[in-house]
Amino acid sequence: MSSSVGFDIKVQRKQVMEPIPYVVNSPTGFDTVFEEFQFDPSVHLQYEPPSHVIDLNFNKIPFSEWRKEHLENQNCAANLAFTSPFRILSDEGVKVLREVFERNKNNSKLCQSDDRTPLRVRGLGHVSKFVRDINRSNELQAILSEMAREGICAHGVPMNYGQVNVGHIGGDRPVDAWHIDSLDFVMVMILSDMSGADGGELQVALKDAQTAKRQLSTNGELASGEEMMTVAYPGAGYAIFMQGAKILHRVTAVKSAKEPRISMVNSYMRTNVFGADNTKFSMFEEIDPKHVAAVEFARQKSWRVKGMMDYIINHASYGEDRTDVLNVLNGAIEELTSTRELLAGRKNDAVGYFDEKTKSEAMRMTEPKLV
Ligand SMILES: O=C(O)CCC(=O)C(=O)O
Ligand SMILES: [Fe+2]
Repeated sequence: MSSSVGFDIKVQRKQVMEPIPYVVNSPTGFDTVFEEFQFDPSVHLQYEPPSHVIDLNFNKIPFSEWRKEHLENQNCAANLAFTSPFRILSDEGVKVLREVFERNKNNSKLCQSDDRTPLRVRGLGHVSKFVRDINRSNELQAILSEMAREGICAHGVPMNYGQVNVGHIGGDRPVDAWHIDSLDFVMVMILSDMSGADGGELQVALKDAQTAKRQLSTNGELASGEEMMTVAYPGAGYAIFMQGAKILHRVTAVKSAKEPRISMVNSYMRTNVFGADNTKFSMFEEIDPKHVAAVEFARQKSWRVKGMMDYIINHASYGEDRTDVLNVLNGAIEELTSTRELLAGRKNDAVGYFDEKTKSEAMRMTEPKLV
């Protein structure tokens, strides 16, 4: 059973929301820095559609067919697992995002290192307006919604905007261990030159996450081909888009490369508040400043519940049958109650990751060490 908060999925309710606004003030210590450049989709994006997608049944489908099916039937299953790599950033877009990373990589407030990931940079969306704008870009959201076959928008937790993962050369630890994400959708963009590199590859399990985890626990690895596939990025500026909460994935160690592997991960959620929200709190609370994580998670959930209340205000019809209204109220209460229990520290929703040293699932990331 999925642990996502949601309602009886038999009823296809829809309340599509405008993306949640960015916070009025960035959190203390994450002040926005001056940048002489500004995000411009016509300059910094260069979209070339993916050749195919893999759906949640692990069928490979040409993107043109995937798109056509949705155009012809808006209610077709929105069951994206992941896309093949597609070009998304222009050379200029890559250059500016690299520049943003270079300027902020020594900000110790942003750098995190733990047993799962040797080095990641979080909070760039607060300090960089450029990163914020590309995450919140309408053009990009429209492109990704077409891939998802449902409306998606920038995630409600701005700490997730533009997370950078750094894979140093020569390490024997994965850049990121086998895991599922703690939120629904991610677009992973490559910002470094990986041509001729050995390692630093994104690997994706071709089984549902539970089965893949069991296989990992039993065998310590997944067999290439049948159980797992490697996604090869043609170069910097390419990305893949995936439903990371549903698909087990990892990034292998960079054995050799021209430069360290640098990827940027943008996170997204559904615009329909009756769609599933797999955002978890406990991991973000563990890795991000506690006061920031709590407020951002509460905002995300409040935005969803606000949409549910809007649904009642706008769509409830007079009549004997109160079931629809009661179901919506119950769903909203469930989501708020769960949020309260998580924030009060009475509940933990960490999904963990697979520790390759111990060959078992690890629930805690260990306290982040500043690097
Ligand atoms: O850096 C990548 O290629 C993907 C990393 C990832 O899976 C994550 O940050 O959740
Ligand atoms: Fe991930």
